[in-house]
Amino acid sequence: MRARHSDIPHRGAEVSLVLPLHQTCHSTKRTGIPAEVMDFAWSLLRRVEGAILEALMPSTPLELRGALLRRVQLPALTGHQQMMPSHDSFAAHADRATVAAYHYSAVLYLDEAGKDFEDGELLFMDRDGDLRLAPKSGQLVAFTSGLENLHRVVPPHGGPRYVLAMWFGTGPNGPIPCDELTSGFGAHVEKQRSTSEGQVTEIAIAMIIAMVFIIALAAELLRSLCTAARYYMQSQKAMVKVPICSHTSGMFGDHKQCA
Ligand SMILES: O=C(O)CCC(=O)C(=O)O
Ligand SMILES: [Fe+2]
Repeated sequence: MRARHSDIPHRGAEVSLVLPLHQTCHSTKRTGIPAEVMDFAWSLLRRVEGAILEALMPSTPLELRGALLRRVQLPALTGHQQMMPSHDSFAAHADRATVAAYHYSAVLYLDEAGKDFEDGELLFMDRDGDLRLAPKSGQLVAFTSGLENLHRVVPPHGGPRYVLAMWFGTGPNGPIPCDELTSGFGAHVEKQRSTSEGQVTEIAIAMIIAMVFIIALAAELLRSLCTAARYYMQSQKAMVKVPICSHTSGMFGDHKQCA
């Protein structure tokens, strides 16, 4: 695996090596991953789900919401598989803050600290101090994805570090659409994209409301102008000089005097 990927140029430290695995996305046609690999990955995910259920005992069933085989390597390389440099696990983060639908995180280590690479521990920044876990091949670390589990990866040196990261959710969210499940990162990008699409929608709605206001204002202005004009015309009418005559009767007879 290393030989195959070492000649692919990469940009940052983290590289996504496979496409996502998800119930509705579990198709070779969609991912291009051979069926037997998908089946193996799927059974592995089921076992991880079972381990989380046993160890953390969530009150509702779990649903896979993201899975990512990831290589972390320093110095950083460049390439199309590279994740965004700003989205690296070296920075302290909570997975649920990145993707709200992630409630449980699990990381399966595929190689060993001190043997395949140096450093590279998973570091939980707990309230009462840091908890530093050195990756061991075949070890699974599972934790709730909220801010209670703020964590980061200590940059590894001397060799790539491989992990299978998985995220599960509980509750009424329902499955994330396959398109949004490119990876944890992909889901994040999708979220950002839908946010900016949402912003475009908001701007469009604001513009429509503004236009309605402008039209209403123009109509009101027109109505006022018409009223003023009618008034003006009425007052013009009032200004028309009407001869006013006064009638007087006296000893010299009736007298009519007009102004
Ligand atoms: O690689 C690890 O040990 C943890 C990775 C991680 O924190 C993540 O993918 O969100
Ligand atoms: Fe994480």
